[in-house]
Amino acid sequence: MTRMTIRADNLTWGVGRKTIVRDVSLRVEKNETLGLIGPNGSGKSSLLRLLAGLKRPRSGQIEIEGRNIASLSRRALARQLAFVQQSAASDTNLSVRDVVKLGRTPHRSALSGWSSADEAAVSGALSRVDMIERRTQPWQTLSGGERQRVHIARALAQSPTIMFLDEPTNHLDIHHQIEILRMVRDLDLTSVVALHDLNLASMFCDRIAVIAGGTLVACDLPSKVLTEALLHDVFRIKAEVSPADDTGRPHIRFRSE
Ligand SMILES: Nc1ncnc2c1ncn2[C@@H]1O[C@H](COP(=O)(O)OP(=O)(O)OP(=O)(O)O)[C@@H](O)[C@H]1O
Repeated sequence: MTRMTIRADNLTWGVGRKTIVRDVSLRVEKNETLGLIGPNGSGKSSLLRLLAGLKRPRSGQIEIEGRNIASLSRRALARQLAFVQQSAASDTNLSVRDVVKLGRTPHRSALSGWSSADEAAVSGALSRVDMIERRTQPWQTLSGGERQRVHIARALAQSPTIMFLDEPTNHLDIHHQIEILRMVRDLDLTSVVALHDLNLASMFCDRIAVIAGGTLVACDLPSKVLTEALLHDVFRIKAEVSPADDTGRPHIRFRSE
């Protein structure tokens, strides 16, 4: 039996009279990497925030490993879930290492000192994003891509079982885009990752969920989802899709006319 880590049923959320996420149900399996794609403003960030318990749905419910998240405390949630926000701005005097240390907060009590497990989590996370040599550098002096990698390290230091990432490849050069997505795929945890780059989604996600106008319009293997018809209907583009030589996953070639 495959284990469902995330089970969302009939999620609806909105602001005022506007419905932003409409009746979305989805399942994410243990250790799966689920991509979330859709046009600007389609509701990807809103859905991620609902799934991570950062917003409450108007209706519908979310279970994480069989427990309704509405019944869990923030701290209990933070021990299981990490969220990498879209270009989160942190204006601090902290060093890189101090920012990543914040990821350990949910695991520490007021009485416990800094343990070797905390230290190992922080060093391991910094190494994974290739920032260990920058650990003493002040946060404000980092480039956009370096900040993004440190945010990811902070999430990793949290030792979550589920990670939500909102466009984690923003600001990254192509080498680091690929490195980060390869890492997310290979980590022993469940992840849901909003992406704009459809070819990267195809390369690195086990399945892809497509959201348009707040509604889930597809959720399946990349080869099932990334069709010329769907790209036309959802993204309003003309593209040719063919299996990549090396992996057989869909490769999208955009047309300029
Ligand atoms: N608190 C809010 N109040 C009013 N409108 C909101 C609020 N939060 C989100 N929206 C609107 O809901 C829609 C979906 O936003 P969301 O950020 O979830 O989209 P997205 O798919 O992540 O977009 P993008 O690809 O541009 O990042 C947008 O039109 C946005 O303006």
